[in-house]
Amino acid sequence: MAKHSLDKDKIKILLLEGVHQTAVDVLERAGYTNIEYHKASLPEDELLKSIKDAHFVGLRSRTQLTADVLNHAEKLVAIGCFCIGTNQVDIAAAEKLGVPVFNAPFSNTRSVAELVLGEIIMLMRGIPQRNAHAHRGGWLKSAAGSYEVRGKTLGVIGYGHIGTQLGILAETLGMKVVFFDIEDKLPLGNASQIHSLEALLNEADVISLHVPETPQTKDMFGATEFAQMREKSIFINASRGTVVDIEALSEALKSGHLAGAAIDVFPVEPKSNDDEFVSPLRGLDNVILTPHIGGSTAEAQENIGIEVAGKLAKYSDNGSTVSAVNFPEVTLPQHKGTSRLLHIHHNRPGVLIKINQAFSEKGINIAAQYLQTTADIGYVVMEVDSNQAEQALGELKAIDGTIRTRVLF
Ligand SMILES: NC(=O)C1=CN([C@@H]2O[C@H](COP(=O)(O)OP(=O)(O)OC[C@H]3O[C@@H](n4cnc5c(N)ncnc54)[C@H](O)[C@@H]3O)[C@@H](O)[C@H]2O)C=CC1
Ligand SMILES: O=C(O)CCC(=O)C(=O)O
Repeated sequence: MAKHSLDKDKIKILLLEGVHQTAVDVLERAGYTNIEYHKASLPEDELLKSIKDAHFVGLRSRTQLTADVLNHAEKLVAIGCFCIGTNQVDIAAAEKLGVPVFNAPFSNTRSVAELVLGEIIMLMRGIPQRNAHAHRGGWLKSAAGSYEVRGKTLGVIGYGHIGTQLGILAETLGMKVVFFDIEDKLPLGNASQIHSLEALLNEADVISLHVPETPQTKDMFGATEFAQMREKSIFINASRGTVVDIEALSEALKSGHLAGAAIDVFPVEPKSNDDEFVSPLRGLDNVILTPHIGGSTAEAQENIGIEVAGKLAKYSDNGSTVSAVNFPEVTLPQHKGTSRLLHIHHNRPGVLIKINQAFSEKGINIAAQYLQTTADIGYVVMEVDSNQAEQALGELKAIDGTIRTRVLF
């Protein structure tokens, strides 16, 4: 088991939002026993208290790690998002602090695609309003506004991991799949890319959004886009709430322009299951409302727990940053018989030269060296004889431009 400059039982891991037990198991198996586990997200004052002395933090989509919160996290080494989206973390601020952010880029992909597929069928049959009627003692037995999905056109916006899975599944039901993406994408199955959003909206019977939250996707869907959708078409959003102008969606549904919708994500979501859900979509029978559970299946959560906890343990034990979303990616072999020094610095010319000069002047032999950079930071990993590790660490700390350093014995 890897030995650290800090004993493993002193390394505090803060896990929030009920991440799956597999995460705890993976971390404990790796020797990390100082785990503070919370079933829900924490109110900001409690978060600030708990994160102050945490070395690692794991969260899902509810916890907001703003620059301010990160600045309180004096000992933070890495962040694990136990989900796909990383928009809840100020990843640029984390990078500047030398803190890598990891996620699970595809462990819940299938769960979201399956949910959306089911919703397409339900909405095409007008089931949500029939279900609501029956609950109120009504009986809406009628074929009006009820259609098979076979032969209908699905328009996917954001043809990434989820969008492509959904496209393949929809084709197995006989749907025609068209997609819009800012990148040129390889169409899977018989899908085809349409380069104009307006043309896609004019053509599709069902529109499903699968874009990330970025400055570009904020409010990308409003009154203009809803008006461009076909009369009596269906709208689904299981991406991020900020992508859609929810008032404009509500209007498009109330006017009857849209036949129905399924919405899993909202501009403002309740912080806990005890808080009230407030939305202009409440009370609309033809809308399926789900509480951000696109990725909430046993299979997905179990896999995410293993994947993200594994990445945190690996970064802690060996410095590997593979698949970090905001950090230079370094794949590292196991180090045997040497100590490994990790040095994160501002990406300015000459830092590596200064390190090598300092080591050479002090007679510290470098057995191996790895360097990767992004525009803002550089990440150097070096191996030295264990009897020179403390001295080498001191030299590294004194290098101008250093953000943080760590040693693994
Ligand atoms: N409801 C839920 O529980 C879940 C929601 N999500 C959300 O779904 C999003 C998509 O997930 P993945 O498919 O895994 O992401 P991905 O990164 O594989 O795919 C996103 C696609 O959107 C495209 N894109 C980006 N900006 C665009 C724009 N302005 N217009 C059109 N296309 C654009 C990208 O080029 C990419 O092809 C995540 O970022 C996350 O926010 C993910 C998992 C669960
Ligand atoms: O399961 C969660 O908490 C969030 C899922 C999600 O939205 C994501 O993976 O991006």
